[in-house]
Amino acid sequence: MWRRVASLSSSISSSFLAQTASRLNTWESLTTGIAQQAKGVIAPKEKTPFITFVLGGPGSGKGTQCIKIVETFGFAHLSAGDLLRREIASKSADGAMILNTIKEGKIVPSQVTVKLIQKEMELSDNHKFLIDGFPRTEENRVSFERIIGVEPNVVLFFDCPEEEMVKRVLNRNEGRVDDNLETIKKRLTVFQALSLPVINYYSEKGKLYTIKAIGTEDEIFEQVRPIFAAFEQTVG
Ligand SMILES: Nc1ncnc2c1ncn2[C@@H]1O[C@H](COP(=O)(O)OP(=O)(O)O)[C@@H](O)[C@H]1O
Ligand SMILES: O=c1ccn([C@@H]2O[C@H](COP(=O)(O)OP(=O)(O)O)[C@@H](O)[C@H]2O)c(=O)[nH]1
Ligand SMILES: [Mg+2]
Repeated sequence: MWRRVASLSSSISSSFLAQTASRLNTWESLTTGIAQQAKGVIAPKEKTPFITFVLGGPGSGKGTQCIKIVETFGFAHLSAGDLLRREIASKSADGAMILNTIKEGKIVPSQVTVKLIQKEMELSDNHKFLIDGFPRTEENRVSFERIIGVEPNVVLFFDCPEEEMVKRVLNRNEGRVDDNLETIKKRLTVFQALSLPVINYYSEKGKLYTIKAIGTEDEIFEQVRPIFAAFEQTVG
């Protein structure tokens, strides 16, 4: 498991522990209890996490391309929307609030979404994560950085004309409560107002890879492939 903590022998040298502590910096906030355990009993995960945020409007093809990235490059796929829908299905305490928010095309409070993502990351054996459909607002982004304590290595932006996104969503046929014209219009407004600033932020940071999200799924994946191929050697 990604953050499993194990006991280390007390004979381990202090310089090794110092190195270990330094490597753990990025992990620290992921593990609520980790600070307390830093007194000397932490085994680090072997690999540094590699985080990709997958952004784009509703119907831009994020989920579709994530499946291909998983198949080709072995990432763990965490869809924020799927995690929220799972909460609704499990009838958790937040379920009704999440359902209403999704129906309205609004954004679920960051704390709720980040907690779900955090749990999935902690449970995963993988160190390469595709976080699909998150962050959708600047507040989401700041909240992730604060709670998880890491920044993404790569941000993909599936850039798709609105007309095409609407067509795809209306044909999606997954029985989603938000795949109707009324909600889509709201979601597109939210995307423009709240999500584009996140995309601009990562563009300014030099982390953004923009994909022209029209064409066949395979054609689009041929724009995605070289991005991950370039990182493959370093990421493992
Ligand atoms: N390149 C494409 N051309 C046409 N339809 C597509 C393409 N990529 C995905 N779709 C379809 O469009 C719908 C939305 O795709 P999806 O991957 O769910 O997008 P998102 O996760 O960004 O909302 C799905 O029904 C999917 O099968
Ligand atoms: O971080 C997130 C991700 C999703 N959502 C909600 O879940 C809906 C569906 O998100 P999903 O990513 O599944 O939609 P997609 O863009 O893939 O169509 C969004 O419109 C929001 O209401 C949210 O509030 N926060
Ligand atoms: Mg999706």
